[in-house]
Amino acid sequence: MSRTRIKICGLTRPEDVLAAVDAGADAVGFVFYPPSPRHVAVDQAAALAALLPPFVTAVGLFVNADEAWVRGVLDAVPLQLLQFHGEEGEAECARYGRPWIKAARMRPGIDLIEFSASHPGARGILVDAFVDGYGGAGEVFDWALIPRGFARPLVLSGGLTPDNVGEAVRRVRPWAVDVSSGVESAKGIKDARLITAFIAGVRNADG
Ligand SMILES: O=C(O)c1ccccc1NCC(=O)[C@H](O)[C@H](O)COP(=O)(O)O
Repeated sequence: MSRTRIKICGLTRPEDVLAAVDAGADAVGFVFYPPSPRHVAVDQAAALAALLPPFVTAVGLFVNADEAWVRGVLDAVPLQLLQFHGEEGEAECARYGRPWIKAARMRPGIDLIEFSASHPGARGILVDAFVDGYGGAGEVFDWALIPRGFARPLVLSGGLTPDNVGEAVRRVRPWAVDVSSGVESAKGIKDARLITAFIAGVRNADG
């Protein structure tokens, strides 16, 4: 079994980017969604992305964003992967010509197979709790909503913490995990010790 990939999302400070990289994160996420407390300005994100060494992926998170605005972000920030976290359809996700993942907002009644089929071009499906404000709320959803043997790369998120990520990895066996609130001391402020503990929890579960 391959190792579970790890993304640390909602970074706003250079020291947090460096802490995520030092701890062994595979990807870091920048939130381009002005209502979020983790929103980063374009020049701020460009400076943060410039700190990344090779083979650590810079992910840009968008929520129902205006096309011209996204294009402006892409002109200024070297993002290797886009994460669409709103109600974006397939064509909206595909129009930038960059690899992307699509977030499914999980709540009772969702059919993840059907959702996945409606986003055939996504490199993977991220599952997060259905919450007001779209995400980053630190809420866990019922992992039983994920069909067994889900056939595409699955990014598990929503309320993961250093304490529960091991159980999450053992039960769901996702391609990757994604965390924001669970490694924070305050919204948008990461805690290096929590990042290290989170990654250790994943690696222990990987076996
Ligand atoms: O982080 C935000 O503020 C945010 C705003 C709007 C949409 C999504 C947002 N975050 C999503 C994520 O950072 C990830 O999916 C994350 O792993 C889930 O967040 P959390 O439950 O806080 O770990």
